[in-house]
Amino acid sequence: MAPARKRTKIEQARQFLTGGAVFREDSDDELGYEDHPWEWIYEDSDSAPAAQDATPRKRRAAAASSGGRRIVGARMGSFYCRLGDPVLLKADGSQAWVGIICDFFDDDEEGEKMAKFMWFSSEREIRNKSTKRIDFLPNELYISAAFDDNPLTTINGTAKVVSLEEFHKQYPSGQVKKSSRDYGKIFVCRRGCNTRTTTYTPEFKWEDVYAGEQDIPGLVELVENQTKATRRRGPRPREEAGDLDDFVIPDSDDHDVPRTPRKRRKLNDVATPTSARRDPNARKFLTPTHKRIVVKKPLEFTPLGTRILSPSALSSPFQLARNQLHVSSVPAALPCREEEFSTVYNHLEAAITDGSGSCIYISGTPGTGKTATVREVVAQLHASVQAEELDDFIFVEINGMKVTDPHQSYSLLWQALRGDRVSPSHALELLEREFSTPSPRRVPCVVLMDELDQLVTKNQSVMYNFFNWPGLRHSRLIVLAVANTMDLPERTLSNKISSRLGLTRITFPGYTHDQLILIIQSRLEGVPGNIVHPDSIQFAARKVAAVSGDARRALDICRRAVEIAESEAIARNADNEELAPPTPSKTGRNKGRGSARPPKGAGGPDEILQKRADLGGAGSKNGVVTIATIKQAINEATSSPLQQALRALPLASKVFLAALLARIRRTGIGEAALGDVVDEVKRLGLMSQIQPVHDYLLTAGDDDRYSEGSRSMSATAPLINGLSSRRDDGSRATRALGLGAAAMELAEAGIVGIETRHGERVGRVRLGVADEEVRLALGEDDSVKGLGVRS
Ligand SMILES: Nc1ncnc2c1ncn2[C@@H]1O[C@H](COP(=O)(O)OP(=O)(O)OP(=O)(O)O)[C@@H](O)[C@H]1O
Repeated sequence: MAPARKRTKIEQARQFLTGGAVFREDSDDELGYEDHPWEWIYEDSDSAPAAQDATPRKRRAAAASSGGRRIVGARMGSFYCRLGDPVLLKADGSQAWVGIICDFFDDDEEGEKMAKFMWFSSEREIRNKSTKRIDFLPNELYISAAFDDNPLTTINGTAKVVSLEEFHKQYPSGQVKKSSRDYGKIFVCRRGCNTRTTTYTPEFKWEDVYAGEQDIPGLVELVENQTKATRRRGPRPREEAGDLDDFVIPDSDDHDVPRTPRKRRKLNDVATPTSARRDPNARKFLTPTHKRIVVKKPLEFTPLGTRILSPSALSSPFQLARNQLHVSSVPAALPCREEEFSTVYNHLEAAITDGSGSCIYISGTPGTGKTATVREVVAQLHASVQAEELDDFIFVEINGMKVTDPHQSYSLLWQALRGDRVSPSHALELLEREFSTPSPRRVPCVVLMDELDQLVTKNQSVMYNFFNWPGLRHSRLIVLAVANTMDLPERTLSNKISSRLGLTRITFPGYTHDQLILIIQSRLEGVPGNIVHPDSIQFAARKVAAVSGDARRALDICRRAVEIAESEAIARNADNEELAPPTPSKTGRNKGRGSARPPKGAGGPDEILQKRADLGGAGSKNGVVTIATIKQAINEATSSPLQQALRALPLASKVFLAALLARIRRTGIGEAALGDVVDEVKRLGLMSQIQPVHDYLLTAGDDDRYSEGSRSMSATAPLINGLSSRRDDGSRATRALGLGAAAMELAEAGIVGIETRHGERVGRVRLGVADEEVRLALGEDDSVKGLGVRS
């Protein structure tokens, strides 16, 4: 046994609470400084202090002869602890958690000696500010009925738990001196707490409720009975889920019927704030998170002369239709995704309730509602938390398209868990420790990893970690990984690893034309005036379903068609205004305007009225958006000369554009270094699409074709410098140069601009056309797998 070292002043302990754990700046480790093995103390063995004097050989012999005797304690060197003892457990850094030892056992698989701990929680662990108690004391702990199994090696010393009265008796000033043995180790407990529902028991006297091991069951019962329990909803039968044709968010009196991808949207509330005033509950369930649905009005610039300022125009049927069809608006319902919704919902609800880790891999082609479904599930689960039907959980969304470096995902996750911003490498370290060390943190974390394809790094570490962590004992991490390809885990992590990870997989199929009709119709629900003819919806749905089954595309086409119809209606309206009798003007400045002749075919007053009714929508019988309008919208989108040119590009140029677009989206910066575009091509797995170019290096330098006039001083040299510096092997280098050649051709056509600044070695490239155009042209192009080009 190592002799206890005398403490220096600095080493003496300082205690306060942080992040749920007890902070102990205390190097005077009760367990000593030598790594003695842990040994069991059996029921009928000598008392611990006597056993302490036994030689290790004697102890081992006693253990060996113990047979099936009950383990009542454990010792390590001169330190020992027994069943029912409150102990400190190691947490991050110099922190410690406090728990009562409830059981000892051997983990034969891991070859570790283990104990089961009943956790105390500190005030810091209550995340929800509104449910924090305001009367908490600095060294107060709440006993919880939450347990964890942890190795004995996590034990860090003994803890003393007393009632407030006892604490005051021992420490009338309320202060524990640093020189005291109790410093940093004595805690007050006067309440139990269910940390997941954040409810507390009434106050009790610790010594009345707990005196030792025999009181553990009673203590558990006390906490469970006197706090609000975690509610476990039975899993919904699949058949029932399939039957849910009208998913409706629970009203206040039907909390038990949750699980709905459909919200009752008060359409009028969105359009006219006054209706909300009339019905105070009208907004209550607009979204499960009780937030208002804010349908943002897209930024529009119209010439001053035609700017419509009347409030009624802001809620015109066209405007409403455009808003609701917009892909960025939160849909009121998600028809045709009931089954997927229910699978994800049940899985998540079970994992949150059990406090277990879990990983769901969701794949499907673009626009099949993956993100929308997951978000809706999370919103509904949040609603259940609000309604106190489900335990709290943390939610964080990490989008592969939005992080400049995949490793930033670590920082984002750590920030969600603890609120601290740290560097990716530090975050990784902290996360590893967090997920593999015990903590009474009972709040599970749900992570949506969207656009996972974009998070693939060279050694796949980011993806591997996010798939692996949910399986770690202490993580309580629930990962929802969303990607376009089904086999991403196998392709990037090998079959062996991905099958070990035991991912739950859900595939979202492309929508059929019937489904697209339902989706568009549901988006148009509540829009007055039948401004979109049913035939035109059918036509758009058929056109899209024939190619991709992409709801985003179908919605975009319909929205554009509404825009076309709207501008036609506005033009008609302007004509009608011309026809209207002149408003008498006091100044007489309008004199003579009324003499304008009706344009040819404008018709009489009745017709004018009818046109106005069409525009207002309310009395319109005929759809304004017709099949012809849809055709026009599709044509516009696909047959402009630019679209045709983009679609006819050679493969290498398409690959270059797809990579450039992905890079721009990821960085949020409108230009990229050429070398980075090459890296992006590799990341997207498109390098094999490029033909190697062997003689480019030799010829490019002398070739006039490659200087880009006013936009580039000398594009060729930096291009070669930028690309050849990334040469990994011969074939890659020549492929990269093939990309360089493609870039130059794109620059010649004005599709990209390549620029070098004075003294800079690496060329920079930016799009010379709208990124929407590139997305439209290449979004469904198989040769670039639609990668990185979706809108
Ligand atoms: N069933 C549905 N009902 C209503 N709207 C839907 C439905 N499915 C998809 N949408 C809408 O289509 C658009 C695209 O959906 P979403 O972003 O969820 O697709 P995704 O599968 O995640 O696509 P990507 O892989 O490109 O990210 C969104 O505006 C979404 O609201």
